[in-house]
Amino acid sequence: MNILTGKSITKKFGNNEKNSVYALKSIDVTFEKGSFTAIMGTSGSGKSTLLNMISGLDTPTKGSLFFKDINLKELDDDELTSLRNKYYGFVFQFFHLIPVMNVMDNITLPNYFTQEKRNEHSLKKRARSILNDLGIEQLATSFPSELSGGQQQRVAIARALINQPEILLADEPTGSLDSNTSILVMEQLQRLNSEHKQTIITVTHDAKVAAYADRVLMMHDGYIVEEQTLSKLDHYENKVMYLSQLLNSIGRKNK
Ligand SMILES: Nc1ncnc2c1ncn2[C@@H]1O[C@H](COP(=O)(O)OP(=O)(O)OP(=O)(O)O)[C@@H](O)[C@H]1O
Repeated sequence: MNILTGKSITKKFGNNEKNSVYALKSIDVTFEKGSFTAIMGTSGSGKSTLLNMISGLDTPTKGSLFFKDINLKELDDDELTSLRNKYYGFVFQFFHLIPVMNVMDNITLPNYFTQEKRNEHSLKKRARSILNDLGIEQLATSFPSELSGGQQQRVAIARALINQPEILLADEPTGSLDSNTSILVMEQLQRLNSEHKQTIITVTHDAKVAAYADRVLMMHDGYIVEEQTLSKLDHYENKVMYLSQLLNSIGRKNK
């Protein structure tokens, strides 16, 4: 079942013909429920723009996006906000935790913005269970400044999961982490996908990160130029090598 469908999505920035940029050029794309997709590509290829369209943070100039059978174009701003709060969880490169709140309060905060609020007891129980899943249950009363980058990102993932989102969107989730910590974070995302069937879409320029996904969309100049299923390659190292070569060849071909 497709959880997201994009039909002929075009995004043009700028109004006059001289200065306008087509960040997305009539893209057709689908995401299946329970899938783990990485969007890769050269710099400026349209990865973040595509993510913004998917999440309804920005609207396409042409084309339509469907969350299940809901056409995002038909929603007003309030309806879009409540759809995002209910069905989407977001993880960013910089964790955006609130420094004056401890981990438990950071994680439970998004619940106060949804229509389906949990009571205090059930909310904390869910938060503890997510922290446990992510291996950071001992950090519940710590403050962000007391945590390493990898721990902060795991807290940010926990926060993104508190409302049981149907889709977890991650924009360069390991962009500010060292390579060992990146691996730890990606392993957690992979586990969420395999054990909890969490649908995940991540943007990355890093083959080592994308290799954790089971499908990769390669973008260049506003197009999806390749789509690859990775599960047929068995070893992680083979996936990394394959994706690095693919990214390089796209960069070279289009110079
Ligand atoms: N708000 C904006 N106004 C004008 N142009 C924009 C805007 N946002 C993106 N662009 C342009 O659209 C194109 C795609 O940008 P986008 O940020 O989606 O690429 P990206 O693949 O995420 O790049 P990077 O990997 O460097 O973050 C680029 O040419 C960019 O300059």
